[in-house]
Amino acid sequence: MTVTATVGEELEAVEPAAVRLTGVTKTFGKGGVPVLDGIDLSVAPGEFVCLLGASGCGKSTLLNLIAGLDPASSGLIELPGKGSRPGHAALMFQESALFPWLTAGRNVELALKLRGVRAKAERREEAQRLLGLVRLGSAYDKRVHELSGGMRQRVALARSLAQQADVLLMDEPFAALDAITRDVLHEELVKLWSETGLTVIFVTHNVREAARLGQRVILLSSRPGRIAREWRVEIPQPRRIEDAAVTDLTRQITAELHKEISRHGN
Ligand SMILES: Nc1ncnc2c1ncn2[C@@H]1O[C@H](COP(=O)(O)OP(=O)(O)OP(=O)(O)O)[C@@H](O)[C@H]1O
Repeated sequence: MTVTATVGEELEAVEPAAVRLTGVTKTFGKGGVPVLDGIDLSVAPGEFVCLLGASGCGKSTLLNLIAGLDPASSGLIELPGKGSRPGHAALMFQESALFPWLTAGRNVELALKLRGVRAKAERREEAQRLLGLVRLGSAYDKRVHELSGGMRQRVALARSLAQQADVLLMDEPFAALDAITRDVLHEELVKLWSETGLTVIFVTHNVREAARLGQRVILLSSRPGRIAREWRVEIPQPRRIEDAAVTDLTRQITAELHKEISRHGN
């Protein structure tokens, strides 16, 4: 196993990127303390990046900026996309945010409709295929209340995939699930990522989850949020959450996280 930690490493502007942030700052309200300050981050196409940091350090804010839900106060956010088409991101949250009056299949179909898939039969077939990808092939006609928390997150993932976004932004998507369901979803997400070449930015509080999933783990400092440290993780996938190398990396990252938290008196 090789884990290399880099601090303040120069980013090569020429490298292809699915997302590129240059000097991004975010301040809420006038004269407030910046939540994010001078974020430079380049995420390569097909990369899986985990974003960690203390509560309130600005992780969700950063995802919202990349998703275009909120404007940056200064700096540049680029999603180059493919060819002449501009890039876009899909965002998935801790809560599945499915429409409860629609079935699982119809929730996915709606995203396809918004993407511009006109033919109803095509939408149905594609929604069925996407639900199959997240191992919910038989749940097409199930209503949201009939689905477990893990199943709802799978539908939400299928709905995100339906958007054919260049980048999948995941904001603590498995935080509300029990450990065993989370473990299964980790395995499935990594499988899906390696099969599809998705670019993923995954926010979590859970250091072990970051060490289990990420090719790169980024630690944000608090007040203001800056990139404090990053680890390139070369532990081969599929990893298991209890692997010695994952445990070892978890320990290293946790020590740094504690330093960050005590530095900011949280
Ligand atoms: N719309 C907003 N208006 C004002 N302040 C905001 C707004 N959104 C976020 N903040 C503030 O920005 C800071 C960062 O919030 P954010 O939710 O991004 O942190 P986080 O790292 O995702 O936290 P957590 O891990 O607890 O989810 C917090 O102090 C929060 O109160």
